[in-house]
Amino acid sequence: PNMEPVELDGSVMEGGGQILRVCAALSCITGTPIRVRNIRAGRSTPGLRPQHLCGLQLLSQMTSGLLQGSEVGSTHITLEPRAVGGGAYTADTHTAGSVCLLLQASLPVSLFSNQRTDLVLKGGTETELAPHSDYTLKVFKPIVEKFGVQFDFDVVKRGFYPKGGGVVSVSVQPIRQLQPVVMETRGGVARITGTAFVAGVLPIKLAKAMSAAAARALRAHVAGAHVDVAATNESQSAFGNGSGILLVAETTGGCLLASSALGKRGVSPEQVGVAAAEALLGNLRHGGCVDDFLQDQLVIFMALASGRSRIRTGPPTLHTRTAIHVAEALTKAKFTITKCEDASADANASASDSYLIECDGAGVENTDL
Ligand SMILES: Nc1ncnc2c1ncn2[C@@H]1O[C@H](COP(=O)(O)OP(=O)(O)OP(=O)(O)O)[C@@H](O)[C@H]1O
Repeated sequence: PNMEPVELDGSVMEGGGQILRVCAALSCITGTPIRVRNIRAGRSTPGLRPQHLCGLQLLSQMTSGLLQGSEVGSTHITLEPRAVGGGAYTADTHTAGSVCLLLQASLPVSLFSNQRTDLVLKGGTETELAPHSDYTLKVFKPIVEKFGVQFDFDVVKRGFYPKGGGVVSVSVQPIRQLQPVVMETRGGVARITGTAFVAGVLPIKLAKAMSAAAARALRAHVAGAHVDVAATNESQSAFGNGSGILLVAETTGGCLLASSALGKRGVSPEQVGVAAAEALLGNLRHGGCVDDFLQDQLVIFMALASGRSRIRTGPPTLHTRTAIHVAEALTKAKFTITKCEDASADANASASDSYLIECDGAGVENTDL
C-alpha cells in the first residue's frame, strides 16, 4: 500500500511478452506495484496483444489488484496487486493467444495463494512461438514439480491459429515455499517418444507422414535409443483444423528435452517432422539438462526457491537472460552463468557448449499458508 511502483522498461533485452509475464507474476507474489513502459516496443505490432492483456487481467483478478493501461495496443501499464486469492478463475484470449503463456504468468502466482486455485484458460493450445499444451504437460510439468510445485493440467479441447477455441483446465495447490533444484548430469538418451496429431478436416495420413519422417531422422542420429513416435487424430477434442508434432527425449540422468513443430500450408508433413527432429537433435548436442525453451521457463521458479539451484543448460538464450534480469530487479535472487569446462563430467554428451546457471533463490514464503 502506497509503495512506489518499481519501474521497468519493457523494450530491453528480449523486449517481448515474456518480460511482462515474469515481472507481473513477481509483482503479484512479492506485493510490489510495477509500472512497465515501452511494452513490446520493437515488435511489428507494439504494445499488449490479447494474450498479454488477458494474462495481466487474470493476475489482477487473482490479486484483487488495480491494473491501468489494460487495452490491446497499450505500451504502458501499472499493476498494483493486493493479496493473492485462490478460488476459480476463467481467462479467455478470444483469439489463438496461447493458453500455455497464460499459465506461465498465473501458475507461479497461484502457488502463493491461501487455497487451491482452479483456472480455465481459453485460446490456442498448440501455437507457434509458445509451448504446446503437450509440452506443458509432458516436459514443463514434471520438471517444475521438482521445485515442489503440484498442479493438474488437463487439455479439454485443442485450439489452433487463427481461430483459437482451445480450453485447458488447471488446478494448482498452494505451497509454503519452493525447494531449489539441481540438474547437472544429463546422461545418455534413453528413449525418444513423440506424438504427431491432426485435428478437424485434416487426414490422419498427414500425422503418419510427420511421425515417420521424424522417427527416421532421429534414428539416423541417436544410436541405441528407443524411438517411438505415434500418430493420432485429435478431432474429438479439438476446435478447428490443425496438425503438429511434439518429440520428447528422456535421458539416463532423468532429464526431459523436447521440440515441436506445427503443420503449415505449403510445408509438407515430412518437412514438419524433420524440422522437429532436427530441433531436438540440436538440443541434445549441447549436453545441457534442459532444452532452449525450458531454460527460460525455469528462471522464475529458481528465483523464488529457498536455496541454491544449479541447472546445466546449452548456451543461455536471450529469453533466459531477460527473465534473470527481471527476477533480479524484483526479488533478492542472484544468478550466475558459467561456461562448463569439464568435458569429462558427462561422457555421453559433448559438454563443449554447456553452461551452469546457478541461482541463490530469494526464498519467498507464502505467509498465508
Ligand atoms: N516450441 C516451443 N516449445 C516450448 N516453449 C516454447 C516454444 N516456443 C516458445 N516457447 C516459450 O514461449 C515463451 C515465448 O515468450 P515470448 O516473450 O517470445 O512470447 P510472446 O508473449 O508471444 O511475446 P512476443 O510476441 O513479444 O515475443 C518463452 O517462454 C519460450 O520459451
